[in-house]
Amino acid sequence: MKHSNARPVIGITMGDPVGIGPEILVKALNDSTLYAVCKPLILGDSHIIKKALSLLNISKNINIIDDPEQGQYQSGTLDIMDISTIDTNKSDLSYPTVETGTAMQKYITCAIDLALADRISGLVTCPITKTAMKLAGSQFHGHTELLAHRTNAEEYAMMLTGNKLKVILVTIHIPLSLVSASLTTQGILKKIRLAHTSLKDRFNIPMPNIAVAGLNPHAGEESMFGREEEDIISPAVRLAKEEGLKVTGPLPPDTVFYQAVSGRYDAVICMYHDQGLIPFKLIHFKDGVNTTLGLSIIRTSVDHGTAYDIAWKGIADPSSLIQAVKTAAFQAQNRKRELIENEN
Ligand SMILES: NC(=O)C1=CN([C@@H]2O[C@H](COP(=O)(O)OP(=O)(O)OC[C@H]3O[C@@H](n4cnc5c(N)ncnc54)[C@H](O)[C@@H]3O)[C@@H](O)[C@H]2O)C=CC1
Ligand SMILES: NCC(=O)COP(=O)(O)O
Repeated sequence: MKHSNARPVIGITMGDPVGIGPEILVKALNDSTLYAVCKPLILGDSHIIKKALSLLNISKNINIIDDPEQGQYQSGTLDIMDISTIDTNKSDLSYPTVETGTAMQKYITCAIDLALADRISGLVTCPITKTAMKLAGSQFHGHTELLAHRTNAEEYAMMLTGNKLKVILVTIHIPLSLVSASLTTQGILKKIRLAHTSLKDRFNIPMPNIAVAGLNPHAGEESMFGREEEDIISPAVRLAKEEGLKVTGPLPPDTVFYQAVSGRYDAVICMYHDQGLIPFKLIHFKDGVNTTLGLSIIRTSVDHGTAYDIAWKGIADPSSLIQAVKTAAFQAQNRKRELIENEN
């Protein structure tokens, strides 16, 4: 690690300039407690950040830098790597364009490259839209797929975390109609292993107690309502148990989340996006954090999207971003400790 001070440098990508990213970023960095746990570095566009400051009537010093080493990292100053220069007089920021889509993608690739080069200790992403990614010509749906590709991750997973509930998704951004055909015993087993290792290493849970949700009503009920549990999910759970992991399932999806929230399980493996995200957001909409598992670098994110309906109105809630930055800082400190322990 090139930066010696105890606080880790956390790169925060500004997200879609047309969405609520710039606003929540400015609001989050107005919270001085973030500076106590990390050195926040904005990867974005100082023109847009200035516009957000003006919208919110917040005053900050702007320190534009080319290298993370040049940051001041003090509350009251925003350290920014200017990756795009969007002309805010010409762009009214009311809809995504090729320019804004390309810019938001560059913030992410730049942050990934800095993390891979060990110039920052982790990255936190503000929201982007999948449609703007497409507009900019990206082959990836969102951050997760782009991160996995650029870091050469063989196995990765999306995990949403809050203090009451943690969910890990087996399938992510695919149509519901393709979920069943996408499930495989080996695929589910890999997510269980990834969940186990990440909960242990990144969240300090020595022996995570993992629940696996079924796919069908009543987890198939003796195959009356579908065979995926019997044919695909149960064998994965059995193999994980044989490896010594603490895992239970497939459990009826309508009760497993209640049980997890009540403290019976540390995390729930979910078969598809909304199976996990509906219960998760009911509880953690405000303070939930999205973490990508299986990467060689640390990445967390807000749990919400670009919220175009409220963008540039000054009313977006920065709580999820604040929590995402704290989580990345916590994980970076854990990782640093591990590296030191391994060296000794
Ligand atoms: N981390 C990321 O980059 C994520 C990106 N997305 C993307 O965002 C785009 C929009 O997705 P939607 O499904 O509309 O979800 P959304 O989260 O953007 O909005 C859903 C509703 O929640 C409200 N909302 C969201 N965040 C808020 C905040 N911080 N404060 C106050 N209200 C908030 C919005 O105003 C809207 O009414 C999609 O392209 C989606 O793929 C969605 C989730 C995460
Ligand atoms: N619902 C979460 C989500 O869509 C986040 O996607 P990503 O951009 O973090 O891959």
